[in-house]
Amino acid sequence: MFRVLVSDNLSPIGLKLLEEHPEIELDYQPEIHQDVEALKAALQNADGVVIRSGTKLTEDVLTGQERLKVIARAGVGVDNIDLQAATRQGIIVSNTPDGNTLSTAEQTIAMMMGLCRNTGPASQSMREGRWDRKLYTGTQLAGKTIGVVGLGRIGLAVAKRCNGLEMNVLGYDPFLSEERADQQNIELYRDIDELLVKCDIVTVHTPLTDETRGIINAERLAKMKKGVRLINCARGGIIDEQALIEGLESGHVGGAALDVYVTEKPGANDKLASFPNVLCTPHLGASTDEAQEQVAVEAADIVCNFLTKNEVRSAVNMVPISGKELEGTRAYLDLAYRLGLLLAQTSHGEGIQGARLQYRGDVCSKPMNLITSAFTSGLLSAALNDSVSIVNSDMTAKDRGIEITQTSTTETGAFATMISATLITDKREITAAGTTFGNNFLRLVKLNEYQLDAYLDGLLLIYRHRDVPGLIGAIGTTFGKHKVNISHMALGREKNEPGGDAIAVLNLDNEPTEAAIKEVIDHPDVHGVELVNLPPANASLPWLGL
Ligand SMILES: NC(=O)c1ccc[n+]([C@@H]2O[C@H](COP(=O)([O-])OP(=O)(O)OC[C@H]3O[C@@H](n4cnc5c(N)ncnc54)[C@H](O)[C@@H]3O)[C@@H](O)[C@H]2O)c1
Ligand SMILES: O=C(O)CC[C@@H](O)C(=O)O
Repeated sequence: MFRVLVSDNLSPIGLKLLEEHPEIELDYQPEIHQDVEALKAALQNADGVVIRSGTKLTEDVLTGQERLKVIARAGVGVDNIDLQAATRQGIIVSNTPDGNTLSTAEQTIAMMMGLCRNTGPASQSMREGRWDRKLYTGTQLAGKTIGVVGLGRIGLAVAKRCNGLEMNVLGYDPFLSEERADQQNIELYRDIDELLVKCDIVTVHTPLTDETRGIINAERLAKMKKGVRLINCARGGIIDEQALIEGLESGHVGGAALDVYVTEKPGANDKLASFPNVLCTPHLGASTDEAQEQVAVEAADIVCNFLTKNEVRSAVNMVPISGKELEGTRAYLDLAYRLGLLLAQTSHGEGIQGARLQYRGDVCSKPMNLITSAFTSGLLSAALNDSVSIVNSDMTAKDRGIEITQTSTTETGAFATMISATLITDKREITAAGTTFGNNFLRLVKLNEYQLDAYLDGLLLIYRHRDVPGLIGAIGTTFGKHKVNISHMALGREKNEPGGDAIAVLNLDNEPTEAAIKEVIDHPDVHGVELVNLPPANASLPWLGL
């Protein structure tokens, strides 16, 4: 059974999916995020966690979470998760990017309309028994110019609705093409300052990043039209809150509609909320039944499918891979992982500087970056065991100054498909290449200069020897004497002629004793003896962290 913690409120439909899954045990504690120590303790017993924006998965919370394998964010923003810390721990982080797009776009439009027609204060005035029509005269939207900063899912949905309201829609997003903007009837600007000076209303829809934090700051506010109205239904801090307060106080800013804040807790935003021309909601963009149901179902599915089927969906810290794609890539991931393990074990603690991978033939149609991560995971797991996985192997290698590069060619050589990996240590380079036969059979076809055809599973004894008569028999006799069964043997010669240097790879059914190995080492025609331990054939992938 896999245990899944849900540490925020989640729609019942998502909880039901988790509850009814035969392989999942649900731990629903929607308030636990308020107590960091309790959250850390609950995570110690969880294989997966589903969160919304209330749970803060900081480095402190994530460090040392050995059991946790997947975080599903029921929503878009992952700024409440320390992604580096999660990746370092080998934890997959996925979000549900589409589920709340329309609800948040609608909230933006509702906020804009409410702000321009003073809906909040007018309603309050009637609650207080007043009838003041003059005080609450508003502004018509048709014909006004709105600037949309960030034209992703929500920004584009807002722009579309603003076009429907007969507004002039300007947009700024360095990652959107002119063509796409034209199709959406958005006048695209490549310079945010040029856009801002033209707007009656500005709405932001970017993630909060180092670049977007304070993108609307005091300097930019000062250049905007007097009376400009600002909307933030994205993330607190994209509009500098202090600058906004000063703009409201001076009267330069005509009003603001805010759903998100730098600090989201009771009382933290009293100052902003106190302005009569500021409309505030407590992070309600995604709070509709429809959006919450959709993100809850998606998040529950993500966790269940990852834990029970190894399917990676909507991952923000790993190449996503569906169950179907995974099936087609499984053999390559496995092969690359085993090559990494083999090279690590044959490098005998020499300083590893990096590795070069070359993909040839059919493998080039697969997600090669992921296959490289699998190789790196094998390479490092020889030293780091369970702490490294396909999720964190690239970052772990980088942290250690190990450079892994990859090249590819669709041209086939002797094999329809081949992965060749060269390990660079501070003393030498070691190359191992492998191929797949069918979907399941993995073969080592090259070790340094030797061509061979060896099985890549279980216990391997590798040695070099002089290619002389009687040697194979002698080694066989030695192992027979020590009760070690040889299940398969592959030989490779440097030059395809007798008398030269050769290599042997023996698959052993049981671990040889030190005495047996010593006898092999002591044979006068044998040198370079290594014992390599690989997973059994057709093992499932959890050892890859998938
Ligand atoms: N209020 C809520 O409840 C709520 C709900 C959902 C999403 N959100 C937030 O809304 C925001 C947008 O979500 P989305 O789903 O549209 O995300 P998205 O990833 O689809 O879109 C973000 C867009 O911002 C653009 N961008 C990034 N950096 C930029 C920069 N420096 N300048 C201009 N544009 C930049 C990107 O190119 C992208 O097009 C996110 O911050 C998300 O967390 C809030
Ligand atoms: O959890 C929520 O309701 C907020 C979600 C929203 O901020 C998001 O980024 O998806």
